[in-house]
Amino acid sequence: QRTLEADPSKKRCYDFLNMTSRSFAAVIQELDDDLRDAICLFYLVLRGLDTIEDDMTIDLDRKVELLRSFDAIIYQKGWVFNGNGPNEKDRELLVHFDLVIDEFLALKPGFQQVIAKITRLMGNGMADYATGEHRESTSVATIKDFDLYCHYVAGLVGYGLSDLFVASGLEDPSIANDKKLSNSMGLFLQKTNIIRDYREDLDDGRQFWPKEIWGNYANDFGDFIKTSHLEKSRACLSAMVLNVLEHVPDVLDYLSKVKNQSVFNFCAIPQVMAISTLALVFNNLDVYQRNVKIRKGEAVKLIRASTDMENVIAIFREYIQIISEKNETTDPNFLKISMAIGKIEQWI
Ligand SMILES: COc1cccc([C@H]2O[C@H](CC(=O)N[C@@H](CC(=O)O)C(=O)O)C(=O)N(CC(C)(C)C)c3ccc(Cl)cc32)c1OC
Repeated sequence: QRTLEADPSKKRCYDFLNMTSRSFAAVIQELDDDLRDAICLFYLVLRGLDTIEDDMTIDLDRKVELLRSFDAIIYQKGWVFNGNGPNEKDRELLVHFDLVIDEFLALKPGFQQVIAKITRLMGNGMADYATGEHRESTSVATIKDFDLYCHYVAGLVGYGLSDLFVASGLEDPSIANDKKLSNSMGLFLQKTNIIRDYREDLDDGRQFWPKEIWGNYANDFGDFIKTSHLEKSRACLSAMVLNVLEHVPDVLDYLSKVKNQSVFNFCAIPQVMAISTLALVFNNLDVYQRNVKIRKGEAVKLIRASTDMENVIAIFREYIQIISEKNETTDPNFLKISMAIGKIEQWI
């Protein structure tokens, strides 16, 4: 295990990790030895791929070529990319991507193969979406499209992490057996963020809410910001939260299988943040006006408490109770939400 001082390019990789996501980067750096570097590099490769997908200044053909070949690019020593990505930090990562590649190539082959496989699947999935393949419009139409898009950008990360946990020997192979559980770990996080980011995405001209859901409450996706639409906006938000709640039993099943303490913390913290965010956005029309986020104090409390399954179940029970109390009988989805809560309560 080369120390960071002895290996400047590895140290640079951790600098990039801390630059791109402070709070989560700290959790990655708590992981046990072998796994820490592999997940740091996996995170940076995914960040590189995401930066290319988000860069609206790359013409579509070039973008598709980059996305579909990224699994080969990560083996090309010296490769860098001078894009005009959405923000400075992500652009910086691609300008120095040769350092990420050098460290990727220093990983055990078993880790490299997992990262390359997920990169290939995700890059092709993103390219399919960018070119509008297998769907008529550029936005997300059906609930099936919504689940497929979230599978490509988030579910596959769950697949890859489960395989890395097994390759490190820190977790039992069974954690990677049930791909539906690994997929739900990603979909729960991604779908919660998509609800939270409604206004930010709308202002950026992006929409990820499936029309099969929001189309029942408005003719145009932007209608929900109008005060003339309050009841429809509230009902649509409930329908979206209902869709996300369906993943909670799988998330709890997955977490209950994790044995290594550092892996458990790494997996549990984002999920408890997400259930807290879901309770905050439910029946909260501020979502249509601004990005609502849980308070720093609450996040710190959640991070400290997410160290074992008993505590995580208690946290989920607390937020499911809040959602239940906020559930209104006048809401067209009142009964379906009550049933989804009932199913979760059987678990916790
Ligand atoms: C078994 O699966 C997981 C286990 C643990 C963590 C994550 C998941 O958690 C972060 C947590 C994170 O990155 N949180 C941000 C806050 C935020 O995005 O709101 C942060 O703390 O900065 C996250 O959000 N995503 C991004 C995707 C959801 C697209 C996968 C993510 C990106 C790369 C990696 Cl290697 C991991 C994750 C898992 O992925 C499913």
